[in-house]
Amino acid sequence: MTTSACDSPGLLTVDAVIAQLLAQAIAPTARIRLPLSAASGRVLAEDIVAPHDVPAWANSAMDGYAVAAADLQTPMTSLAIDGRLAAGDGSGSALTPSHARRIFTGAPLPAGADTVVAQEHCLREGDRISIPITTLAANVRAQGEELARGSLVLSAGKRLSANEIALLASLGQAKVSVFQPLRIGLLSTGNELREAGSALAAGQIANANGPGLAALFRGWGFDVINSGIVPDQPAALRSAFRALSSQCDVLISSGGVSVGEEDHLKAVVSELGELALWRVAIQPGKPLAFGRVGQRPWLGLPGNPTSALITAMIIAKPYLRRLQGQQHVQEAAYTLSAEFSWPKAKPRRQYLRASLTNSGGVTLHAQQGSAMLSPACASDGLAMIEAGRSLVAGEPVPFLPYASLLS
Ligand SMILES: Nc1nc2c(c(=O)[nH]1)N[C@H]1C(S)=C(S)[C@@H](COP(=O)(O)OP(=O)(O)OC[C@H]3O[C@@H](n4cnc5c(N)ncnc54)[C@H](O)[C@@H]3O)O[C@H]1N2
Ligand code: MOO
Repeated sequence: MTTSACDSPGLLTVDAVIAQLLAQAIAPTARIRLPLSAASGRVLAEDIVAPHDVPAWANSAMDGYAVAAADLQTPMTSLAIDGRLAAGDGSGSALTPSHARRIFTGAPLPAGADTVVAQEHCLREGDRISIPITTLAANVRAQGEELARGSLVLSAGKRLSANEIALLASLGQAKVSVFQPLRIGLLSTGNELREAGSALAAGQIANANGPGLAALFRGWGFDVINSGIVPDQPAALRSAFRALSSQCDVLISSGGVSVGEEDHLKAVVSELGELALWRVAIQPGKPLAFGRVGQRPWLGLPGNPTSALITAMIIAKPYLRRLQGQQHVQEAAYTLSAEFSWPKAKPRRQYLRASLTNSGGVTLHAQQGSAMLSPACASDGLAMIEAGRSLVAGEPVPFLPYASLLS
């Protein structure tokens, strides 16, 4: 990548804005205890310590024969079988010296055995079994090999997915303490907006940001109180903001934050609380604003639908995660090879709709307009190009997949 002069006077960088938001995010305190069946997507509010070794006792990883490896000094040693152990059985008596015990996957290893030989490598003849030379401890899951009793398994602040739910269940934990879900109060501002399904008069359009942002926030595990559409009128905005701020933890609006006379939000927020920052060196999404209404934090996303969604994914998400008590807040980008060039450096950091190629690279969607929603649906994620940078094909480019941005 080559760097050229980057001037974006008055604009804060994306990283500075995220850092500023994270610095003043207040971690949650309200917790609830939920059964595992209701805990997916919630954020853990307690550290989880292994209540016992995992596995709790040595057991077989294969269907076969439990033996003492020292008995297998010559190829195809013949041993008498002294019994049978299936999963769910207790470990039973100790293995008779110089014998083998029939054993199944998950069954406890009997005392005296240290190795399991898979049945397909053995030759059964009545009550005897011929067993090849084998490696000591093969096919045995040793007690505590995964986790030692008392070790830290999951830390508070981890968002629970199927992986963590399965692990908690395996440790015998039926309920878990999680943070109360963050309540986001959502407003779509604009005189031109009507809800999808309504008849549209000349100049009116359907509200895309309300349903889109609500789906995004719910997908991240938050509760959404959707107040719908508010016209671009100071009195209507004031009363909608006041009403919603008493019901939610954070207010998020779309539209009305740019520079036109119809963009009243910044003035209304300044009057009801404080406008703390405005305008970010990001494309799309420059007019993003942040402040508070009373004591409630407020994020003002731009009205252009793709600007609203992308600023929510890039700037709002780490902040909301932190408000929810999540430990890991920043999205990791993959560095891939650009299969496009970006000859002209831009003054704002670019988040471009892009797709993965079969050769492991990234191409750009032909349409990048911030009012366009279809390019996002026909791409795999966002390629990021720094402000002031140009790029030639073959150079590395950071790529953020929708698979992680949306979850
Ligand atoms: N003179 C300037 N004009 C604009 C600038 C600028 O710097 N100087 N910035 C542009 C950029 S960048 C963006 S992004 C937009 C954002 O403006 P606002 O946040 O004030 O948004 P609106 O003006 O209310 O709407 C912009 C656009 O998006 C449509 N919209 C709004 N809400 C919705 C919704 N809920 N669903 C679907 N579409 C929505 C709206 O109809 C407008 O077309 O400002 C540029 N202008
Ligand atoms: O930032 Mo605007 O989002 O460039 O359209």
